[in-house]
Amino acid sequence: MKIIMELQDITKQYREKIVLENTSFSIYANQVVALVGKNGSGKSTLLKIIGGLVKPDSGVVHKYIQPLKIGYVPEVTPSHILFTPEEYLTHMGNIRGMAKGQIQQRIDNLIETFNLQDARKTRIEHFSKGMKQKVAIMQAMLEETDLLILDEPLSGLDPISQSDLEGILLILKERGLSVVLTCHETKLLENIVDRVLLIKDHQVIQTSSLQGSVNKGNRFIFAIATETSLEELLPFIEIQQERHLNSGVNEIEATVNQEDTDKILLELLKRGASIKQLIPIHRVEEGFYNHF
Ligand SMILES: Nc1ncnc2c1ncn2[C@@H]1O[C@H](COP(=O)(O)OP(=O)(O)OP(=O)(O)O)[C@@H](O)[C@H]1O
Repeated sequence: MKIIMELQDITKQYREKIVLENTSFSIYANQVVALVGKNGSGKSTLLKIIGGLVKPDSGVVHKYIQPLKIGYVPEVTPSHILFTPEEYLTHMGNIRGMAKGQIQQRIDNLIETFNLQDARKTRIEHFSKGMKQKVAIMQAMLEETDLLILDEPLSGLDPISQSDLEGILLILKERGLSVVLTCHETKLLENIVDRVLLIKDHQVIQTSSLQGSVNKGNRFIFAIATETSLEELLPFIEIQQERHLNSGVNEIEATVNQEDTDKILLELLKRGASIKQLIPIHRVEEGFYNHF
């Protein structure tokens, strides 16, 4: 799986209030990631750090695509816009310095994808909340986008608009986009979310995939630094995912029985690996739904 962004040892605080403390995780191409956590846990702050709108106090954000084109949609969408979507998006394209032909082509594409053909000539101020949300996302995607960041995209939408938007996000994902979003209406996103990241106690905790299979054992991420090939190093466990990070660390995701983890760690040490971190991947039921 292709990694597009790695956040390493991120810390962020506002005055004395610590929001994120020394936390690390990665974002992969073509995945929809849901960021969950209690109110005030730091979801919006983390989205802004991913989007480059807020700088962490310490830690590094590595981008693995250059340039990584990011579209950011804030939680509050402007509502009293006197323009039609076409006029509004044209202005936005001009402000960004896009070429005229490119703007028109992109607007036509977006209006079709977001199914707003019938509202093309209607002023945005007369739109429903769901339609305004669509315009906000279209605005963020006016230029080619690799990673779309959405802060509470379903918030305040009626069930029909929510499932409409969910369908559009699924289409965007099928076209290769990566999405990171926050949401409270978690059940609604079951169809599209690949991975859930939970913010708890200033840390980002990885949980297993929503659509993934039920695990026999417990899944762990072993973060190790080693010169030896991983197959050679770990012939005795089945590696589900393997990631090579800029920091020189290899992350291995594997399902192992809890009681075997000490044995595996010992074997790794014996084979000369330096273990940087062992991260349990919480099951969906524990890590996701129970936090609401
Ligand atoms: N610009 C800021 N200045 C000071 N404190 C801030 C700022 N932005 C956020 N905070 C504080 O940081 C903490 C995390 O805020 P954040 O908005 O990231 O949380 P959240 O998980 O998105 O919350 P919610 O679910 O309520 O939207 C909160 O205590 C918030 O009050």
